Amino acid sequence: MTSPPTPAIRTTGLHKAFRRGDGSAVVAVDDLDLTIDPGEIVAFLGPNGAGKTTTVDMLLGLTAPTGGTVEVFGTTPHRAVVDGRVSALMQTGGLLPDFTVRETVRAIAALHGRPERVDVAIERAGVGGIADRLVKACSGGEQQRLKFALALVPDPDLVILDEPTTGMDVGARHEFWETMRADAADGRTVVFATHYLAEADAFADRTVLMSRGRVVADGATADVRAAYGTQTVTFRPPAHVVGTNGLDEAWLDEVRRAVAPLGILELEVASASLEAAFLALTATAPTSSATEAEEALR
Ligand SMILES: Nc1ncnc2c1ncn2[C@@H]1O[C@H](COP(=O)(O)OP(=O)(O)OP(=O)(O)O)[C@@H](O)[C@H]1O
Repeated sequence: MTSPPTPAIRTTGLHKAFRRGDGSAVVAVDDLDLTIDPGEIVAFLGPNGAGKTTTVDMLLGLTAPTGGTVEVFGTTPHRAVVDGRVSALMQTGGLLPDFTVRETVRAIAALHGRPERVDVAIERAGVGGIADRLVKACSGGEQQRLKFALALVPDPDLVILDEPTTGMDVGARHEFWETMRADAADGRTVVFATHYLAEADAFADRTVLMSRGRVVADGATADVRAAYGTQTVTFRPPAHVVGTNGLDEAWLDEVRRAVAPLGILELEVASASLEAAFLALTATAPTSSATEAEEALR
């Protein structure tokens, strides 16, 4: 019998409390139990302050938990980063403006001792066409793709992206995800934090919906959407019942009473939106008490 693969990520009872500037305490991540298997593409979705960035920081060893455990490929986050098994594209972290794109990738590859990865990282991240451009001349979307190239330099098994498309326009966002999709097709595990429901819907197999530090839904993205949203049926009525003041009321009454179709054209049954799930779940999530936060920080 073969043993199950080591999870890419495993957290148990993961907890993080902070003390704010005014001395009060806040629980940013509350009792997070999460297992992510190799090859999964997982979105951390949630409103501002949900705890997404804090979770990502703990997965990368940038922040120490105040409780619980976190393992990346069966070891500590720090070890996994040092071994080049995990890398990240973070919200913060500057690029050197006077380097070209290629020089930037070369410099990071040299730090990793992986000069042979320069060309493949440039190609994978789709920055080959701008390789000789100065970083300061790159658009926000291009700079994000460059950061993605840097994340690919160690050929990690897991890539963590914290709100990677913030500040990109729709076109750049689309292009970025196309690049990501092509890369993930080879089996890399991808975990990303986002505010954009559409990104989770389009790209993630699994969505972990967070609110106020807790997981409020975790499942196949389509299931999260279907379980918590409502279904909507839309139709286009026949032209003779549409007047300048809208639909003919008598006809609408007839529609309400009728079960059988009444000449309705282009009946469309739309899937429940992830947005409906998001709003339903984040509106009712429990709040962590200030006392709990104080206790964690003692
Ligand atoms: N260094 C810190 N000191 C104090 N409080 C913090 C710190 N970092 C995060 N917090 C608080 O922890 C909570 C979770 O923040 P976090 O940044 O993890 O959320 P997020 O889901 O990533 O939000 P956003 O989408 O706005 O980036 C928030 O209430 C935030 O104010």
